[in-house]
Amino acid sequence: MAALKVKDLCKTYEVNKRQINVLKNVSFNIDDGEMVAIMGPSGSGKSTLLYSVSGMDRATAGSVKFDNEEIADMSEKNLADYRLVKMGFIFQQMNMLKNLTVYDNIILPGYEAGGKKNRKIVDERAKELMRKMEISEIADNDITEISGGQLQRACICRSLINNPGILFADEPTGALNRNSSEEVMRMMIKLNSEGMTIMMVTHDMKSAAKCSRILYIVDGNIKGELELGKVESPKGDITEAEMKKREKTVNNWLVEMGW
Ligand SMILES: Nc1ncnc2c1ncn2[C@@H]1O[C@H](COP(=O)(O)OP(=O)(O)OP(=O)(O)O)[C@@H](O)[C@H]1O
Repeated sequence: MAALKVKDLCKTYEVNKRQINVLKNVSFNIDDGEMVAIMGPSGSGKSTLLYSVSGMDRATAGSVKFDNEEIADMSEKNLADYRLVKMGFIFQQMNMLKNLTVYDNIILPGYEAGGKKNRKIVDERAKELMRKMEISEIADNDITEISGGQLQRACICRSLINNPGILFADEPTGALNRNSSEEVMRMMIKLNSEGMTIMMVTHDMKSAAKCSRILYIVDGNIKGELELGKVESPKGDITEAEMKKREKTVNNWLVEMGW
């Protein structure tokens, strides 16, 4: 079943009284449990698409339905409440609060959404997520005292604290070194194997090769898509042989796309 249905999405910016059409009637679906990468040249509209689809920014025209609810029609307040509990976000620049511990950063959106009554549930969920993301031992660290990979895994925990139905990620490995990127992608595969739906913008071919499908955007339109099939791996690991095969397929396709 399609978790996300995007139809004829347009986004126009006005700069110096000039209209710039960044998204031009983009349509696609993402099914429940898919992990979809958005790739394309710089400036092609990838981040704009992610922000318009997730309601972080308003589209100019078109429809975005998540679980059959139209996001475009929601008021600002309803959309903000909806996003807080239904959607998780992770970014390249990790925006954690510097004066709080890792744990406190993770629970914050949970407390915000659940009020005082549900704090015990939020605490339990935070602990479970930290175990899953393999960062339990750094719960009490200040966020300046952990590695980039650990910080991004903490951001994943925070994004999932309200048990959202979809995770949006804007270049989640963009600021990380190779090892930390691998760590973060292993966690994404783990989550996706458990059923989390993920839409992720990436420039990284290796990260995209771990997704179930890739959409390639050029100049505000989807130029092509590649179905790779899901990596089913509860621990998030993937054999070297399978990875090589997937990367070769992606590489050949990207050349075709003009990457
Ligand atoms: N707030 C804005 N106002 C005006 N133009 C914008 C705005 N945000 C983005 N753009 C323009 O929209 C186009 C697409 O930008 P976007 O960031 O979506 O591209 P991208 O594919 O994510 O690029 P990159 O890979 O470099 O991050 C660019 O030409 C950009 O300059």
